[in-house]
Amino acid sequence: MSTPIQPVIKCESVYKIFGENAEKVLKKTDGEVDTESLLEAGCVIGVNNASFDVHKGEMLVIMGLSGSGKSTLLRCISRLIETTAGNIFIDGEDLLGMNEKELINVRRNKMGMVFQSFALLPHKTVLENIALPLQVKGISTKDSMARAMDMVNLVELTGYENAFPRQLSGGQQQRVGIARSLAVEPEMWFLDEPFSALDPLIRKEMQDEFLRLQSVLHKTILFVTHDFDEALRLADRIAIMKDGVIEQIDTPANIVLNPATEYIAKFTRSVRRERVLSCQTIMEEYDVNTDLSDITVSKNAIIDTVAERVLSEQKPVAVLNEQDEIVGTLNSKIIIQVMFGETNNLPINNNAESQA
Ligand SMILES: Nc1ncnc2c1ncn2[C@@H]1O[C@H](COP(=O)(O)OP(=O)(O)OP(=O)(O)O)[C@@H](O)[C@H]1O
Repeated sequence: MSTPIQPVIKCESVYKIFGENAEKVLKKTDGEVDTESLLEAGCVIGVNNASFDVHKGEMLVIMGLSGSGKSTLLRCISRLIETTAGNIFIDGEDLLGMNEKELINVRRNKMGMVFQSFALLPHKTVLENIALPLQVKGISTKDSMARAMDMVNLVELTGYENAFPRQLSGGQQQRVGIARSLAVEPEMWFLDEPFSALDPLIRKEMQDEFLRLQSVLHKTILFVTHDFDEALRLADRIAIMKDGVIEQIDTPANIVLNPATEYIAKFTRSVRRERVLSCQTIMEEYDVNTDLSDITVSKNAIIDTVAERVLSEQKPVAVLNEQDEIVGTLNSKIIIQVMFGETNNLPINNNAESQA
């Protein structure tokens, strides 16, 4: 029997309730949090019974409207605030049981953080800002500056290393924030609305840049956003929060195809499915006797990028995996159904995305 892979982050029934009597009130309710009685006791719910795992190299996007508890959950996991109840494990270690020294160690060596506000020091240059966390770790000025320069190149800010934050655009400042958080080579990367202060075009550019970096770095990521489109673009899985509760946690495709609640369905209704679903989610089983077209598509390709090609073919198109083996087929009827039809008529491979 193979041993199960240990998650990098594990949350078990995490609660964060603000207010003086939080712990007492929570104990009384036996975990079944009732908003009204909490409010009566002068408490506010931040996070209500959150349980999930995040695996190595995975990007979990925490999405929800303002006040839904996203930042509070992220702060619990980085222990910037103390949880009221529950367990959090980082690489199998009990985060909530760590003393101050252990905590500083974990934060400095394992966690990188990026905030919406950029949080750069105005009197330090780009290079000095990026080198700072390395110097805090005790790395020499020479080595930290050399490493900072590598980071400048990584986020494509070469030539701006001696500029001051005020001389940079918002997007460039956030690149510095990203470079600084990556300088210490964190295993986990926590980003709280990193692109929210940027205008839409720059924001899209930064999302692309972020995906490029992740394709190289394979960090374990928690990314907070209130923007559902951003979540769909970036996430391996999305956790959608409402009033402190994770209403659904799943792949973008499964959320779009099978919203768990009416609240989530409201987000998914206007989503163009062909921009979210990949070929493997909707492909049909391959029958060796099928007369296939000469063109092929990759199982991970988004429908939108292959629709025209598949629609122009009379015969079914083979869907290939990374080894160029046929794993299914697509035909124009399915593509038309994705684009214009009802979701419940699709041959959906619900687990295809998570197995990828
Ligand atoms: N320090 C605090 N004291 C009391 N209540 C708080 C505190 N911090 C957050 N809250 C409350 O907890 C709930 C969740 O807040 P949180 O900031 O986590 O939401 P969010 O989803 O990140 O929102 P936003 O997108 O606006 O940042 C809200 O009702 C908020 O008012």
